[in-house]
Amino acid sequence: MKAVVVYESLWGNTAAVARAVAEGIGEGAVALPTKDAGADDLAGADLIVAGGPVFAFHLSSERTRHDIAEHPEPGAPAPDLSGPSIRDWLDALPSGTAAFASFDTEVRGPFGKGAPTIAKELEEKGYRRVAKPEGFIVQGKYGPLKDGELDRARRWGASLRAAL
Ligand SMILES: Cc1cc2nc3c(=O)[nH]c(=O)nc-3n(C[C@H](O)[C@H](O)[C@H](O)COP(=O)(O)O)c2cc1C
Repeated sequence: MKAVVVYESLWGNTAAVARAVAEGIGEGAVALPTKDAGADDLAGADLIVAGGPVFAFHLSSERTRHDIAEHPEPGAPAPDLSGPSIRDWLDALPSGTAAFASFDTEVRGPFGKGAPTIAKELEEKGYRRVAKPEGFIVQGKYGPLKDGELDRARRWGASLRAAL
């Protein structure tokens, strides 16, 4: 079984969740940032899991990424903007029929503002949903993840394998 967990992550929280989800899925699963998840990397995948952070109540956008880069809060950690947003990655993704699941990271409810958008995009491209969109919680604007979230991400990953 081949599974690819693709993520956008400016400060590492979504990356950590993605790695934990891949661990939970187990053998055959890798976590890749958007810039490393090209068509060749996805070829033959049975399961695609896609995740990104919520900014301003939505998936990140060119505008929020631009604002974060150009108008950082005093003391804000430097963001990693080296790869495309998950939104741009989804736009470039060819149609397919693999199973998928989606997640986001965010500080507060209503949860899952980003993950449902990812799910909608993937469904429109023909992919098959195997789980409800999931949200993982960070404490504070830049993290860290709330205690227990990485364990929950591993369990969620294991449940995705079981759902295939
Ligand atoms: C400019 C900005 C806007 C944010 N807006 C929201 C928001 O609307 N809702 C929310 O729950 N979290 C919000 N957050 C928290 C982010 O979701 C959190 O930083 C994200 O999970 C970090 O993921 P990353 O480390 O993978 O980039 C915001 C953070 C920043 C810096």
